[in-house]
Amino acid sequence: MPASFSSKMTLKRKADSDEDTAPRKLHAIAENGAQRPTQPLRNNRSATNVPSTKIGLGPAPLTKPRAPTLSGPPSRTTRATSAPPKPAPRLPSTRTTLTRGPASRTTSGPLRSAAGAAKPDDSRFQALQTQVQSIESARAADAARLAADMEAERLKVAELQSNHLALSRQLADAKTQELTQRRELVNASDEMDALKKRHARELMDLEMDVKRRDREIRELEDDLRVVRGDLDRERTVVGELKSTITQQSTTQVTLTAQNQALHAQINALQSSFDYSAETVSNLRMDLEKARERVEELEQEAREAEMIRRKLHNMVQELKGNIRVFCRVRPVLPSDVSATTLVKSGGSGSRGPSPASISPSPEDLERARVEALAEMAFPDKRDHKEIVLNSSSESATGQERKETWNFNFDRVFEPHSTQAEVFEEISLLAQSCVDGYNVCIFAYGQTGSGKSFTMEGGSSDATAGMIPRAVEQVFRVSEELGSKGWEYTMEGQFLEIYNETINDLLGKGEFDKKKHEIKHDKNGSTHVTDTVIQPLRSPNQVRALLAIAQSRRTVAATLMNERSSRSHSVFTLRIRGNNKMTGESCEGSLNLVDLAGSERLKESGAGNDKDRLRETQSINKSLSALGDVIAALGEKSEKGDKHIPYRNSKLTYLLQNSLSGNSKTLMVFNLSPLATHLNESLCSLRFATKVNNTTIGTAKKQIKSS
Ligand SMILES: Nc1ncnc2c1ncn2[C@@H]1O[C@H](COP(=O)(O)OP(=O)(O)OP(=O)(O)O)[C@@H](O)[C@H]1O
Repeated sequence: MPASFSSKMTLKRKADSDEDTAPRKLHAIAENGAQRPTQPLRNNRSATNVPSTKIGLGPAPLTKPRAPTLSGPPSRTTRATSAPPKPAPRLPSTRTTLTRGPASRTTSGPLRSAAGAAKPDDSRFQALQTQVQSIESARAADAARLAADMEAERLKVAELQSNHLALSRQLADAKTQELTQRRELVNASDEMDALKKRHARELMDLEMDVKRRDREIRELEDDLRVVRGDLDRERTVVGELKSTITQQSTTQVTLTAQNQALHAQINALQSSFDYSAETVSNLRMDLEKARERVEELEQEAREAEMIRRKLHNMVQELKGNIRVFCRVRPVLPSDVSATTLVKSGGSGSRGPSPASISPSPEDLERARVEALAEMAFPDKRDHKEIVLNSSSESATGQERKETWNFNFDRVFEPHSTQAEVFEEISLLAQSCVDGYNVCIFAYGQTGSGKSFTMEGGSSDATAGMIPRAVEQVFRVSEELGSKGWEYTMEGQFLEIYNETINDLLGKGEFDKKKHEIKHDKNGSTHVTDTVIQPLRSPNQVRALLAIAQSRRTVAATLMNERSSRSHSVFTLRIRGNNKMTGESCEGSLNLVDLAGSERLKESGAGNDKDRLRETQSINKSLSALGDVIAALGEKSEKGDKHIPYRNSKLTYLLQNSLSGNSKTLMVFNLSPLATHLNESLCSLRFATKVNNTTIGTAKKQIKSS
């Protein structure tokens, strides 16, 4: 219980006890006092508020006045104390009466009887008189004493009255105090009630608080359990980490030692590196010098090679020979998987069909080697020779080995690139800018690589002779612009299929117009109703090639799934004028992709009439080309000779480019496969014939104004 509350409770109890005790004390006062209070004290509530202590502090309690010690009856004495004393002078009158004699004795019957009797009565009277006198003196004494007592009593009464007044005042004070204290008590009681309520509220709050605390404690205990678990785990981890740290410390010590050793090594290496760096820088300088020297030498070599080629060209021109190149294409994946795998006895021979097997790389490589024809390229310096070997069984069962050697102006092995081939052709091709008629043929059986050589692939690296030659012509013509030459170029792309001319730049899928070939007296050729496209950039030529390619007549044969059964002739005509010199020139570059040269039985035409006609037509035109070349050679040797240009559309179209004053190159494309060996031999024999033909000396077509 709060201290204030207990003190208030004590106060109340004290007030109660005062209330009980105060009237008792007041009664005691009333009993002891001379006068009773006019009103009973018990009814006066203010009297109850008089604190006992205050009562104790008031005037001393009154004592009951002692009765005077009279010889008379006590009741008179007692009455005398309560009534105010009668005036003393009455007593002497009584005494006067006694002293006058017997007359006065009438007042008392006995005395009159005694006086009448004799002297004895006198004596008795005397005695009585004395007695009376003594009594009177005694009475006087008593009266005096009584008066004194009365005075004393009066004083006492006065004292009592003053006491009473004091007590009344005290009582009033006490009542006031009681009232004040009662008010205080009521206030205290209210306060206590408020305190009790507050206490109850606080108690409730405390209980709720305690409950909440209990809940929190439970939660904290749960948390504590979890935390303890975590702590245990952390301790385990810490233990593990400590052991790891110990290990790491050991490792660190080892590493520090190693580090120091490495530092020492680094220092050693650094000095060695510095030395090496110096050496390297010296070597670099030497290398740079060597490079510069190599570049100089290479430049010299290039210039020498250029001079050699120019001289070679001059010799060729003087000799008038038609030039012949031979190019062997590489083995294609389709060559191995489709045809030779079964034949080679690889895993395909054990399986159900070549299409359903997936041969191992070893099988493929073995099949590839076995599929190859025996070809050799012994001339590693000038690359002019190709050797074919063949082993077969004779009728007697003996192994028969045959070898064929061929020499041409240049032989390109299977790995040769388009750039390498064009390097040999570029001078010839660009000579059209100087006013020459140039004719480059690609000859070979189907699938030997003619189209690849002439047109090539879509990338720069695989671009064929036509785009490269055109770029070269544009480049050279631009270079000659500084010398006053201005050129105009135009292109034509024709196809000869079954001895009819098809304009590859014309409209429609297949050209149905009848085209005629006309030769002017000035040496130029014109084909009627064909598109002649002015050319302004090499890119335009590429676009033309793409159009032509899409329009080419392509028919399937057994020899090649995408076989061209027609000759295609791309012609670039170039006319130049030199404003500075007044010269003009006109040349042409014909790039001819011939149809497949295979023989009839190899073509797979069989009973297919269309294919048969195609093949016969191709063979006719190819033999006509051979005849023309042979006749040109004979003309060159013997003089006048008829040249059968009109025997085929191809030779008639190229009449001006095949005549003695033109430059002709035939690229013989060969298949590397053993199965195509006979066709390759046919091509090589024809190539040799062409190579041995002298068709006159090329002449520029330059006019002076
Ligand atoms: N030098 C080469 N390098 C890589 N692939 C080549 C080479 N020569 C030819 N080929 C490829 O061989 C295949 C046949 O070549 P291409 O079509 O040029 O033969 P083709 O003689 O023109 O046949 P066709 O007479 O049917 O036109 C093509 O897939 C071609 O890409």
